Amino acid sequence: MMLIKKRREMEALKLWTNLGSSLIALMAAWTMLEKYLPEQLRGIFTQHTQKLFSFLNPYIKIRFPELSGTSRYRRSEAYVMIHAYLTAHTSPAAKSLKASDTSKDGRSLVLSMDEDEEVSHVFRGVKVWWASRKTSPKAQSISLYPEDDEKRFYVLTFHKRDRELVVGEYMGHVLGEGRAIVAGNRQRKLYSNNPTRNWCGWSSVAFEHPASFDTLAMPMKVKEGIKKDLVKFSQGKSYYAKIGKPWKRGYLLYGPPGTGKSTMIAAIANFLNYDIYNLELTTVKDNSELIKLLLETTGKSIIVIEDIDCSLDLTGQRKSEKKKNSEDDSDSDDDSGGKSNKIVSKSLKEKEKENKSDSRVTLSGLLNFIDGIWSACGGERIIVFTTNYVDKLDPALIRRGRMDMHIEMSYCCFEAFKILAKNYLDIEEHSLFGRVKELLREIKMTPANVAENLLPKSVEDSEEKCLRNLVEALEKVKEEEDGKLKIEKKEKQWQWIKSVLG
Ligand SMILES: Nc1ncnc2c1ncn2[C@@H]1O[C@H](COP(=O)(O)OP(=O)(O)OP(=O)(O)O)[C@@H](O)[C@H]1O
Ligand SMILES: [Mg+2]
Repeated sequence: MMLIKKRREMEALKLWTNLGSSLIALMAAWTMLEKYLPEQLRGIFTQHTQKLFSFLNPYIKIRFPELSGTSRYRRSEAYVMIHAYLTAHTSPAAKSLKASDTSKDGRSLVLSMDEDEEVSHVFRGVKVWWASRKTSPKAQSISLYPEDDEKRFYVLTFHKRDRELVVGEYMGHVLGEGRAIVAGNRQRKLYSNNPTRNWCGWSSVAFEHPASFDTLAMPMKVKEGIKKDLVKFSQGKSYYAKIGKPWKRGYLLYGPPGTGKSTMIAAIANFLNYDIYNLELTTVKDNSELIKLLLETTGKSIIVIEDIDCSLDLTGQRKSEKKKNSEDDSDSDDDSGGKSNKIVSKSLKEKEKENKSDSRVTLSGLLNFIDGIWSACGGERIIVFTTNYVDKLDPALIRRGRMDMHIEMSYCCFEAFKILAKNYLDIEEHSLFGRVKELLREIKMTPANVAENLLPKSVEDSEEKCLRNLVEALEKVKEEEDGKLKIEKKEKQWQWIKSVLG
C-alpha cells in the first residue's frame, strides 16, 4: 500500500517536471518565432507573448531605481532606505559584497550587496528575493561623470499570492527601518555662512560636539520641559499641517556669558539628530541674500543666530535710512517695515556703531523669515536666538509665536553643580557638597566658572582638591562681594550724613 502511494507521488512529480520543462521549451520556441515574423506583426506578437508569460509566471517584480524620476542627480528616497535596510540585514547572506565608506565611528567597513548579487529574505513566513542590478550605457560615450551613465536599481521579487502583505506591511517595515538606519548613520553637519567676494553660501564641517542634556548643568525640571517640547515638535508634522503653520519652532536662550547657551544648542542638535546652521547675520549683505541662505537650509536643522543683540549693525546705508526714518520707527509695534532698523534699544547702539559690517539685513527681513514666509518650503526647522541682554531686544522679535520658548540660562545652582561634579569628577556625594550648597545660595557664579574651578590643575589633583579649589574660589568671590557691600553701605551712610548736615 505504502509502495503504491510512493510510486503515485513519484509519477505525479515526474509529470509536473515534464510539464514544466515542456512549457519552458514551448516558451523558448515561441519567443524564437518572433524572428521569422514580418516587422508589422512583431509588436503584437511581443505584447501577447508578455501577457502569456506573465499569466504563467506567478512571480511579481518591483524595480526601485536609484535616481528619482524628477531629477537626474537626486537619489530616490525609497532606494536610499532600501539600500540601508539591505546593507544592515541581508549582507551576511550575500556572497558577493561591496565595501564602501567606513562606518560613522570610522572603525569598520560598511559592506553592502554587490551588483548582480541576490539575497532572499523571509518576512512573516513569506519569502521575497532582493537583487541588486546595474545597467550600463549601450553606446560608448565620453562623459565627465561616467557614474551618471550607470543606472543602479534594486529588484524585489515575490509570489503574487503574497502581494498584499509584501507591498503593504513588508515594504512599510523595510522603508521604516531603512529610514531609522539612515537617520542614525547620518554624519551631522555644522554649517556656517562664509561669504567671499562674489559668493554667499554655506560651508560645512562635521558636527561632533559631545554635549547632551545629561551633561547640561541646569535644573532637572527645566531640562525635562525642554526635552518634552522638542519631542512634541519633532513628532508634530501632521499637527503643524492641520493648523496651517510652517513646521518650525523658535527658542530664545538668554542669560549671562558662560551659562551654557551654546552648549544647550549643541545638546538640542544631538538630542534631535539635527544639523546646525550658524548664521552670522553681520556678513549677510541684504534681505535677499538672507532669503537665499535660508532657502538653502535643509529640514531637520537648527538655524542659530548667536548674540542677536549685536547681530545687526546700523552702519552704511541703513544708518542713513535710520536717520530718515528715526521719527517713524520710534515705538510702533508694526513689524512690517517701520521697525526695519530697530533691533535693539538705544543703550546698545554704541556697541553697534563699533561694528564695521556692511550688512543691510533689516529687522523686517528677519521677521519675515521667522514668520515662515521664506521657510515654508520644507519643514522641521528650529530657530534659536541667543542673547546676554534679553531686555534690550525689540519685543516684536521675541514675542511668543516667533520665539515660542524663552529659556533663561542662569547662574549655577546646587542642582546644576551636582551635574558638573558628576561630569568633571565623577562623584555624586562628598562632605564638601554642603559648603558648596551654602555658598552657591549666596554667590552668583556661572556654570562655566564652576566647571573651570572643578577641573583638575594637574594629574595628581584628587576630587577633594578640586572641590576645595571651587570652595576657595566661591569664598573669594563672597569676600569681594561682602567688601563691595560694606563700601556701598558706608557710601550710603556718608551721603545721608552729608544730606542731614546740609
Ligand atoms: N549649563 C552648563 N552645563 C554644562 N556646561 C556648561 C554650562 N554652562 C557653561 N558650561 C561650560 O562652559 C563653557 C562655556 O559655555 P557656553 O559657551 O555654552 O556659554 P554661553 O552661555 O554660550 O556663553 P556666551 O554668552 O559667552 O556665548 C562650555 O564649554 C561648557 O563646558
Ligand atoms: Mg555662546
